[in-house]
Amino acid sequence: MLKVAVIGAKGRMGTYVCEAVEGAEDMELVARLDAGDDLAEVIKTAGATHAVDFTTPQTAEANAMAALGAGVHVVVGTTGWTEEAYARVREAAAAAGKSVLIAPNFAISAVLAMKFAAAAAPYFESVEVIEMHHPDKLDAPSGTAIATAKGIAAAREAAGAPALPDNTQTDELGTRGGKVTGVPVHAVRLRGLYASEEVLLGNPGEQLVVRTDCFDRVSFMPGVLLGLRKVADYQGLTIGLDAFLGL
Ligand SMILES: NC(=O)C1=CN([C@@H]2O[C@H](COP(=O)(O)OP(=O)(O)OC[C@H]3O[C@@H](n4cnc5c(N)ncnc54)[C@H](O)[C@@H]3O)[C@@H](O)[C@H]2O)C=CC1
Ligand SMILES: O=C(O)C1=N[C@H](C(=O)O)C[C@H](O)C1
Repeated sequence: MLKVAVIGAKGRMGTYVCEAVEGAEDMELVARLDAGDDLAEVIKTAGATHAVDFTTPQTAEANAMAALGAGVHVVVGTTGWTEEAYARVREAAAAAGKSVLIAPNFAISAVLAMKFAAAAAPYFESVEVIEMHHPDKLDAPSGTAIATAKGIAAAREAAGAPALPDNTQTDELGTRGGKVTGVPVHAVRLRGLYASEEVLLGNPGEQLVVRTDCFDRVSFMPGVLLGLRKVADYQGLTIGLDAFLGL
């Protein structure tokens, strides 16, 4: 039986995660944590084996460190990570002998969209990413869009694809998007949306669109539960759910 502590339990995602863990036959929800709680103390006292973090880009690293310090495996959905923060968590996980999964997106449609976009990217001259989210989101671009752009850039580099064509001479307002590893990323914040992403891939006379839409937070729950079930099987830090899906 996995004994799970949920960090950010009062939040939009945390509420769903608590419900999903409570509904899983092989899991027990042993702690609901939120801002102001002594994470390490509560996690230890509750006898947790695993912690899940859905909080804020400003707090996720410290929370993961506290959970590792309390001796549990950690699954993180919070976005806004830097390469330096990944490196610090990788080191801390190794020192603690525990495993950490940090996944920018737990929805199968989004994980596959990232894979499909990377597979297609070397075959097209142009690629741009448009992510579209609810306006209460704290970070831009989304963690998914950053991971998508990195995957596209890595695939193009491995295939020896040339730089993306762009003859823009002036862009004082930054309307050509932010460049993530050279790939333009555009962030839309619109009331009524939840979480969508489009990858536009263009060649002379043709276009491919890879699109994922999450309409409800329930879409992330199978991935979160899978992450909890598998995280201990993967030593150290894993980034992205794709490894756990055999992709
Ligand atoms: N990986 C994925 O599939 C997904 C990731 N996310 C990410 O999850 C994060 C949370 O998103 P939402 O639930 O929409 O945000 P939210 O704002 O609804 O919830 C965040 C919760 O964290 C709590 N919190 C803040 N600081 C804390 C601390 N130091 N310790 C413990 N709790 C603390 C807040 O009080 C709040 O209850 C965001 O970074 C978002 O991008 C969201 C959806 C899916
Ligand atoms: O904040 C959100 O809501 C979401 N955040 C994640 C991200 O930044 O990619 C995943 C999903 O898009 C929902």
